[in-house]
Amino acid sequence: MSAPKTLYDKIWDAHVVSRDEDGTCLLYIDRHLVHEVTSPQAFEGLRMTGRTVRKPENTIAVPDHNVPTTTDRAKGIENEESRIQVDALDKNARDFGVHYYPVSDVRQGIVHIVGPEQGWTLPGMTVVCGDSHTATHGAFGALAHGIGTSEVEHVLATQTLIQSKSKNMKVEITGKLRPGVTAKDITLSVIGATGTAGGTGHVIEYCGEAIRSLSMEGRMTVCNMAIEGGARAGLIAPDETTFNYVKGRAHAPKGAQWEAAMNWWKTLYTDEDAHFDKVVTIRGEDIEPVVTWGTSPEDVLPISGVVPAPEDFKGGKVDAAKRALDYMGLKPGTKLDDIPIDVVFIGSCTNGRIEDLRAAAEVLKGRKLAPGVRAMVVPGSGLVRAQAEEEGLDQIFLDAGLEWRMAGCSMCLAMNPDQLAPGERCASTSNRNFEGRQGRNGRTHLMSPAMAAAAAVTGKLTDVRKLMELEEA
Ligand SMILES: CC(C)[C@H](C(=O)O)[C@@H](O)C(=O)O
Ligand code: SF4
Repeated sequence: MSAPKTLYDKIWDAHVVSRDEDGTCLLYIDRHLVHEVTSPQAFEGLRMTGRTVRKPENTIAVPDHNVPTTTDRAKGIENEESRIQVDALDKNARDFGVHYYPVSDVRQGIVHIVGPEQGWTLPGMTVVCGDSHTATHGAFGALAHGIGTSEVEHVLATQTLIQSKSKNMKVEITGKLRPGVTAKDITLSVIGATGTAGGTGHVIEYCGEAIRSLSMEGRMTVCNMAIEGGARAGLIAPDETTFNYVKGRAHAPKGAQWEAAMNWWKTLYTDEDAHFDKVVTIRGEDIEPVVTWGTSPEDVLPISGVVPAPEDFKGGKVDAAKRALDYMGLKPGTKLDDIPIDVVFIGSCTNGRIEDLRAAAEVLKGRKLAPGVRAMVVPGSGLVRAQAEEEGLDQIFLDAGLEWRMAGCSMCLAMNPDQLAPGERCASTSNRNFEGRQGRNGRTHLMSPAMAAAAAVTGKLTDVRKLMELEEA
């Protein structure tokens, strides 16, 4: 009998084309997702050397980072650098004949939302993109990670990637989640426990009852932030939830091909006794709705807590905490739910899917945006937007006083017109709270869509369980 394997081992082994003596491998890549920021030089490299895209049928391009999210965006992009990148993607996608969803196409959206939505992302695949949050696709039991622009060129030209294998890490979330606790709270709490370097050198497999109970969308939220925990990628073994999500999607296999695919997908789990180099276990019942207070995703605490003091930390982290508190304009000991906010952003590849918008709408229904707060809801794709409108969610947001936008990365990062003004403080459903991430000198607090919606109503960081009178608040 062969040695027991982890899910990561199985996907890896199935994609090795060749192996060097030092263990470096050439991996076959099933899907290559491309956006406007990290691809122009890669396509240019092909053009200059007279090469073509090896598998245009497995290459999917969509503009997302730089596109405006106002309804008049067809008028064009004002920022020159952004316009050049989006125009380059348009030309490259057409010249090289890859699948392409321009802003005029209802299927356009954030690349990590479009891939799964269109059935490009499937269990057991290798999926790469010149973007760190490619980890999102690991929710399907696909080995998915970000690559640099020179690697984008390599994958375009050869459909392969030179890689060294990472170690195996298991993150188990046992039991059930309490009311008001979501996938975002899981993934932030894991980073709070392990730190942003906790996963360095590893591929994380998330497992346990609380993970199994999540929808595909929740699983994508969890895997999306694997990279913020330092991991190369995050994975969740596929199961009925996965197969039901995938079935019938535009580019999912059909008929006999579906049957063949299912036979392989059903083998995609970690064998009993397989070895993990690192194991972290968290009780689902212990997870609370959380918010970040600092400038790193690991600066996270339950909403019932207070802003920490630098002395609460050890070693080099003392200075980091001082700087973070200074940047965030926060005093130690302040109750987290006393922190007022100026802006609310609901969207991004972490939380821009339909279930996220439903969760926010549930909180906002019949309520109003707090005076003086501006808030926007940005669906992750045109199809998410259409679905939300069919369900009347847009009307709930508009009635409450929030803006209802077109699909894109938007205020997740300051590469398009949706930005914080200096000093503004934002309750955000995105994944990074670095200095200036949402605009120069802007301040970001990361949280779930329900928590961001609660903050929109009260004008301060808020325990959604109290607002919604959920038990255990
Ligand atoms: C612009 C892009 C390269 C970047 C990434 O790799 O993640 C962005 O998507 C982000 O979230 O910071
Ligand atoms: S939504 Fe944010 S995290 Fe996701 S790809 Fe866009 S910029 Fe990166």
